[in-house]
Amino acid sequence: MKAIEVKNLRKLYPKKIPLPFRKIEWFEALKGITFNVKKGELFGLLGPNGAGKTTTIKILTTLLEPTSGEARVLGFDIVKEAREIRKRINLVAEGERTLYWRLTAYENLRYFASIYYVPKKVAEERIRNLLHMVGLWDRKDDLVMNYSRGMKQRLAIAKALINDPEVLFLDEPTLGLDVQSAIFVRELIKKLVEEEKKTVLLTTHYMHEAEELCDRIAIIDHGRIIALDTPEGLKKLVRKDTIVEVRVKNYNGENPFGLAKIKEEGEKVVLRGPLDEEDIPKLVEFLVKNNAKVLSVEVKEPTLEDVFIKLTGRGLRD
Ligand SMILES: Nc1ncnc2c1ncn2[C@@H]1O[C@H](COP(=O)(O)OP(=O)(O)OP(=O)(O)O)[C@@H](O)[C@H]1O
Repeated sequence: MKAIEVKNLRKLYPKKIPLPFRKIEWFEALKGITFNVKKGELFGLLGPNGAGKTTTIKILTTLLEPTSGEARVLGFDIVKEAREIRKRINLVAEGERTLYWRLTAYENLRYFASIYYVPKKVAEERIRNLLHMVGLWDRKDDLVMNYSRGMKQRLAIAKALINDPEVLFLDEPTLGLDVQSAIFVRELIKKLVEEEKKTVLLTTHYMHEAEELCDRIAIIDHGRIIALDTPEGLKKLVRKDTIVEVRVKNYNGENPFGLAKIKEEGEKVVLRGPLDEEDIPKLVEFLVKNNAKVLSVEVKEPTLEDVFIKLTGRGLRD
């Protein structure tokens, strides 16, 4: 049995049209996605803002019903057997907001343990282990309101493990964290899969995070899965390409070579993507003709972002 099975999942959201028109239009956030996650796998959904990652997680965690299609988590149907699923999974989404800031870390975990009917003795030991695992044992009696953002996120992960879930869903687990905290959280996620044998489905728009953590990655864009493979398998799609990164000033937004704008630093723009070697001088000539100032041209190692650029013509942060 697979941990997660998703077949042709679609989700339409109503779009409000302002009065006086009084009609509803529909926005198709998921356009029929299909994928499976094996038990013990660390599976990533990688895509830009608005791609449909959170919608997918909400459906799989039974918070939202799909418009059509099917999905099973641990063999249970997400619509008909939602209660069975809820006992066996947990979710970290916008982690820190789901904690009680006026309680201590310990009190938070005790409270959430009681919600899941974890027997008192089991809960005590589990809370101790979890607080050690997320590195907060020494701060367990501090109010959460005095925690840093990274500490709150670590506690949110501990909270999500309080019912000892078989499958853990993590929606953008390192979003907004400082570098040190993000490293800690990523190490923690690896440990959950390698040592605690959890199945993890995470979403991220950080390609390096997906690459570092995930056994397999589904790249999602505009509600569709456009590629699904191991990080190495995905990178094979661009292995034979020359990846060029160009820093340019006064860019007018045009290049006929399909490079994506991946960064903007004031007046300076970084363009990146696969390009034939003989097209490099042609690109520079085109940019200069269009009054841009080319600051540097470099050939780079291919990354997952290049796969995304190759498939969509856009960068992940567009
Ligand atoms: N409740 C809603 N009503 C209407 N449209 C919605 C609703 N929730 C999401 N959407 C739209 O559906 C699309 C997918 O949103 P979703 O939150 O799943 O994307 P995402 O990949 O998680 O992106 P982000 O990282 O920005 O959250 C977006 O265009 C979003 O505006």
